[in-house]
Amino acid sequence: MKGVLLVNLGSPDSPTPKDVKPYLDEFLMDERVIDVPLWLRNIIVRGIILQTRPKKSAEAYQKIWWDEGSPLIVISERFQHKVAEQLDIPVVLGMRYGSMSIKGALQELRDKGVDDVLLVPLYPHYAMSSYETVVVKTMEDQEAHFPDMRITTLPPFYKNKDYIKVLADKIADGLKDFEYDHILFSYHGIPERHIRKSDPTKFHCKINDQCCSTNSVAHNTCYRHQCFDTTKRVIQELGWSADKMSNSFQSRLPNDPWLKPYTDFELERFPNEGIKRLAVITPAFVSDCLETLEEIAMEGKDQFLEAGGETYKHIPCLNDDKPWVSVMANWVKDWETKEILPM
Ligand SMILES: C=CC1=C(C)c2cc3[nH]c(cc4nc(cc5[nH]c(cc1n2)c(C)c5CCC(=O)O)C(CCC(=O)O)=C4C)c(C)c3C=C
Ligand SMILES: [Fe+2]
Ligand SMILES: [Fe+2]
Repeated sequence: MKGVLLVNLGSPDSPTPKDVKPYLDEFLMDERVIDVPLWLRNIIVRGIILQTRPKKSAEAYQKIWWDEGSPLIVISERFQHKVAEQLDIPVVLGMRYGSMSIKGALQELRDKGVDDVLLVPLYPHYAMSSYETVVVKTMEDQEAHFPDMRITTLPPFYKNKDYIKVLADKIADGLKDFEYDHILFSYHGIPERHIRKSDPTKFHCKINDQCCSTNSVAHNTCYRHQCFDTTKRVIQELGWSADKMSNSFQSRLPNDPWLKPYTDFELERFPNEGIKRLAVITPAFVSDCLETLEEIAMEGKDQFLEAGGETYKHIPCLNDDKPWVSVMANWVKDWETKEILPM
């Protein structure tokens, strides 16, 4: 019997340093997130980052936490239930980090009689720290605990036409009543090193002006290319002028070079360049979360206004919007009936 496993990143159990610390520990000790040898990761994560970050992160989580819990978890659950309503097969939800484990979700599927699973990492783009780690962890859990289960994985869907359409519609809808000078596509950042590591050719990704628009097999795993391509396709779909749109990358840790331009630098720069009315969209996330609700909708807004901006709007993620739910349900139906997966 077939079934679906949706996987998102996860959140701490509560917005307190006590619960944020073990969550960040699991997240940052992932070798695909802080990709250095274990001894060094221990020093960087446990000896440095976890000494101060849990308190700071907990304060940020407190600003966005809902009565029902973490927005990322609550929205993912709503999405799961709505997708399930459109299908005749079980749909379960797991998180890469934190309490709602992937193993527990696979067990839930097994208990419902499922032995043929469609794994859906809830990320439009490929990154070793997001998409890849979900796939690797799910395969490890499957091999160790559910060896008779078959798992098929949905590829990154950043260029799927139905996904692009719902994203473009969301932007058009969000900007109906908002006069803007510019739209910023702010994607979650990753260290530049991760781009090179994920390049199977080992020479294509130079992280310059040309590489991401020069055809290459490397783009199957190039987060930077996939982000730029999403923006390009959305602009084409909207039929709007590309002059008023640009890309940036948010949320970085210190020391390494991360993908540029950095969102916070752009927010400070824009008002000086005459951009006073700004809309920001965050397409690396399908559900709103700390990084969109706090970093972009709150901190980003303050930064832009303090730098001289006048009006600012964060367009929410696709969340549990009906058109997005239907797109996902249709992808599952294609897999169920024709073994076709979207690209
Ligand atoms: C697009 C998906 C994501 C990628 C790629 C990604 C890479 C990445 N993230 C960190 C460090 C942190 N990220 C944090 C929060 C966070 N990250 C994502 C998604 C991606 N991260 C989401 C959805 C969230 C929000 C989770 C929520 O509960 O709402 C955090 C925790 C918060 C904080 O302290 O700022 C950290 C830390 C690294 C190092 C990395 C790639 C190397
Ligand atoms: Fe992150
Ligand atoms: Fe590139």
